This record gives sequence, C-alpha cells and structure tokens, in this order.
Amino acid sequence: LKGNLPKFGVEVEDEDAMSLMVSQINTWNFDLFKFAVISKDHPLVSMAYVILQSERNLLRSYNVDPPTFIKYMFVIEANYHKTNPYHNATHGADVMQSCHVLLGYSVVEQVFTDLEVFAALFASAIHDVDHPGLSNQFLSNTSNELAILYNDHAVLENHHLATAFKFLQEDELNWASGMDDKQRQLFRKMVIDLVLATDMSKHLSLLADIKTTVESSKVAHNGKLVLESYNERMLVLQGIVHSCDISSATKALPIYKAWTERIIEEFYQQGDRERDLGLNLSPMCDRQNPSIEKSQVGFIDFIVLPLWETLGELMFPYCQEMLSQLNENRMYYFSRIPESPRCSITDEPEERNNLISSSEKRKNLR
Ligand SMILES: COc1ccc(C2=NN(C3CCN(c4nc(N)nc5sccc45)CC3)C(=O)[C@@H]3CC=CC[C@H]23)cc1OC
Ligand SMILES: [Mg+2]
Repeated sequence: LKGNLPKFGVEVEDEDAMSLMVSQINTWNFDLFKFAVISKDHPLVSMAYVILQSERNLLRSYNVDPPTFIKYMFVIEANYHKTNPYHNATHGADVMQSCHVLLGYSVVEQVFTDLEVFAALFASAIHDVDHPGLSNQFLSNTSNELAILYNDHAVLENHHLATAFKFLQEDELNWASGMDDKQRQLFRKMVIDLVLATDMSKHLSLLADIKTTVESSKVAHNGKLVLESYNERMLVLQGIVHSCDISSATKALPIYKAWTERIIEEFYQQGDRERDLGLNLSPMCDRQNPSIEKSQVGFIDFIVLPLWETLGELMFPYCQEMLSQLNENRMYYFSRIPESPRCSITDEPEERNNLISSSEKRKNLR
C-alpha cells in the first residue's frame, strides 16, 4: 500500500514555510502554535511523520507501512479534543518534538535502541489522546465511568493507552503488523510504562528513583550514559517523557506564556463545573480567585525545577539552556505576583503608616 504520501505527511499550503519550520525541528524553542497553523491544524500527524520517517527513518526499521501509519495518526489526532485549551493535539505534538530533541543529545544517543526511541516518541504522541480536559481527581469525585473502569488509579493515563491500542487492533490502522511478535510485545510494554509515568501522582517517586540512578549512573569515558537493566533504561526514558510533558516553563517566554494561558483556562473550565456541582474547587481552578503567577512559581519551585535539575545532572552538559530559561521564566512570574490584598488593620490610617507596603518589602528583598 505505497500511496504517494505528501512530503510532510499532510497537504500544506506553503511548502517553503513548512520546510523552514521543519529545518528547526531539532531546536528547543520550536513554535508549535505556528506549526499547527502551517500544518493546517494537523500538528500531530505531520510531527509524527517528519520525526519518525524523515528525521529518524524508524518506520522502515520496523517494516511500518507509512500510509497505514499516517491513517492511524489521523485517527489519534482526531481523538484529541480540539475544544481543550491545553490537552489537545498541539500538546501531544509538543511533547513528541521536545522528546525528539532530548533523545538527539549525544549523551543519550546510541544509549537507547531504536525500538526504545520509537516507543518514547510514540508514547509522547499518544500520551493524552481523548483527554476530557478534566483531572483524575475530578473524574473520581464525580464517579465518572472512566474512574469506575480504572478503579481511581491513573484513570486518564490508562484511558489514553487503551484508546491508542484499541485503534491499533483495526486492520486498516494496524501499522505494527510488520513487527515481529517479540518486538511488538516489548514495544507495547514500554509505551504502557512510559504513558503511566506521565501521571502527576507518580512524580515524586519517579524523581526519587531518577536521583538514585543519577548518583549510581556511571557515565562512560565517552560521555555516554551507561544504563544496565531494563528498569534503569525505562526509568531514564520515563524521566525524559515526563519532563517533556511538564517542559512549558523551560521554553522561550512567549511560548511558555501561551501554554500557561491554555492550562489555566482548562483548569477554570473544570472549576466552573465543580462550582456548578457544589464540589470543592481544585487548586488553580477558581477563575473568581485567580492565582496564576503564584501557581506558576509554585509549580516551578516544587515540581518543574527539581525534575529538570536532576535531568540536567543526568544529561550534563545538556539541558543547561532549559535550566537558565526556567529561572528567567520564574522571575517573570515571581515579579508579577500581585500585592497581597490589604488586611483589615490597614484600614486604620495610623496602622497604615507603620506597614511597609509589600511591594517595598519585595524591592528590599531583590
Ligand atoms: C504551563 O503550566 C502548567 C502546565 C501543566 C500543569 C499540570 N498540572 N498538573 C498538576 C500539577 C500539580 N498540581 C498542584 N496541585 C497543588 N495542590 N499544588 C501545587 S503547587 C504546584 C503544582 C500544584 C495539580 C495539577 C497536572 O496534573 C497536569 C497533567 C499532567 C502534567 C502536568 C499538568 C500545570 C501548569 O501550571 C500550574
Ligand atoms: Mg496526561
């Protein structure tokens, strides 16, 4: 079935503009929003084709029929909700492209087999398919059928995986029929382990395990990571995919701000439903009590920075640009944390004179 596929997997208006973007596919500050426009709203199909076929020639390595693979990716892309401000196909393409950049660094290149690289890139592409724009906690709190089906454990992540693999069962979408059974079994196992590791409730244990590996990891004389067991290799790949899933704050500020606006609007939409249902509002979900700047600083300080610092150690000297961008982005939001609302005592004129305003305090701190 060798239909003549378009150069980028999908028909585009402006081949030159697309070629120019694709020439930047290995850069960290790739503009996925622009790419979504140029690919005529097929960012995931074209990203998957460009990376797996044109850049890495992985489809041929596993006898994957390109037209079948493209048909499958169109179905995956169509099952990302376009109406989600954040968890849509552009996010899937973003995590896949970020993963492609990290796996291209020499410190990990040649360390992982082609099948492991293929599994990590594919897992990134499908890791949020059919995301409802609601959190695991919300699905459990509302006894959603998915929470019942998966017994409140990694509900979304189990659903993304089951959705992606269910489509693979359909003959006209089964691009993996060319793999031998052993490869297909290992590929499936790795993709499952990788997507389940994107569940934020696993973050602290994953980070602790990666830290242990960093301490023990022997970086060979040629500057390559030496990873013995399957578990160690999987752990590093899980760390890479999870880091890419929460990489927004390490990107150029305009890109980071765009992702922040999107996740906050998605959280607000969940909060609107929680308010209507008389449920307690989840953190960061109350549009009537916005805390965007504080939430970003908190997310960076407690989650993103500790993870990326550890990844920076593991992949040293790579990932240093991400860390400096992360600090710059942190300062952007930290310096915009609004003054705390005045408390009652400042209503009395004499008390007000005694209190240094919080912005003056902050100035002194700088
Ligand atoms: C661009 O900006 C963002 C992008 C994504 C998210 C996400 N956030 N969370 C959780 C993170 C922990 N969360 C926290 N909860 C509490 N109580 N305190 C605190 S302090 C700090 C956080 C926090 C809950 C949401 C998810 O699971 C998403 C699905 C998968 C990966 C990351 C996604 C967040 C962003 O900016 C905040
Ligand atoms: Mg997810």
